[in-house]
Amino acid sequence: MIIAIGSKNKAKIKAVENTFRELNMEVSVLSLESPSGVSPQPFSDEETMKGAANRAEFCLHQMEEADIAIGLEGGVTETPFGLFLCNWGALAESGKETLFAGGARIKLPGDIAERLRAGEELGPVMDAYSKMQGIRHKEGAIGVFTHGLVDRAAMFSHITKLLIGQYEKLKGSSN
Ligand SMILES: O=P(O)(O)OP(=O)(O)OP(=O)(O)OC[C@H]1O[C@@H](n2cnc3c(O)ncnc32)[C@H](O)[C@@H]1O
Ligand SMILES: [Mg+2]
Repeated sequence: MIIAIGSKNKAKIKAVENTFRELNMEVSVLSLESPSGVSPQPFSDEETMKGAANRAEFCLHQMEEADIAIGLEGGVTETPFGLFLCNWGALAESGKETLFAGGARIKLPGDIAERLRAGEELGPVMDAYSKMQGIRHKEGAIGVFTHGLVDRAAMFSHITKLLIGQYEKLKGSSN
């Protein structure tokens, strides 16, 4: 099976590769930078979901050899309890309805939330906060704020499992 992923982000690619390895599924993983079609910093679940679906669908259309395509998108969402990280995944297959899965969410500290509300992007804000470069390709904000217990790859890996599980379930019931 050939799986395409709509991003060149290392944490996302690693998450998908690790998941298939863990599930003992023999697949080839290809990656293609795919536009999310939403703002660089999505600010709601809806916008983040749309970004994930757009990436998956774009990637599927571009990569003819792919059986399925996965789009993973990071965003933030306002709640009555503050601004939370939110992450979504979408799985596209030709002729089928796109599948969705959401990831773990945690509250961002107030000073980080304020900078995002003022229009900054989480990636650079996190680099400045952690005094590291390219944190979005590594542990990500979720890794920083969970003391490394759940990093960005682990979080996207869980989303990937939720997607593949739904895909396998539907495949099984159509046989
Ligand atoms: O190359 P792509 O796939 O676009 O990967 P990305 O890291 O930019 O990830 P997203 O577009 O999905 O994320 C949207 C924005 O949120 C930022 N972001 C999301 N989650 C993050 C995290 O865990 N740590 C740091 N930045 C994050 C990211 O830098 C973007 O500005
Ligand atoms: Mg991006």
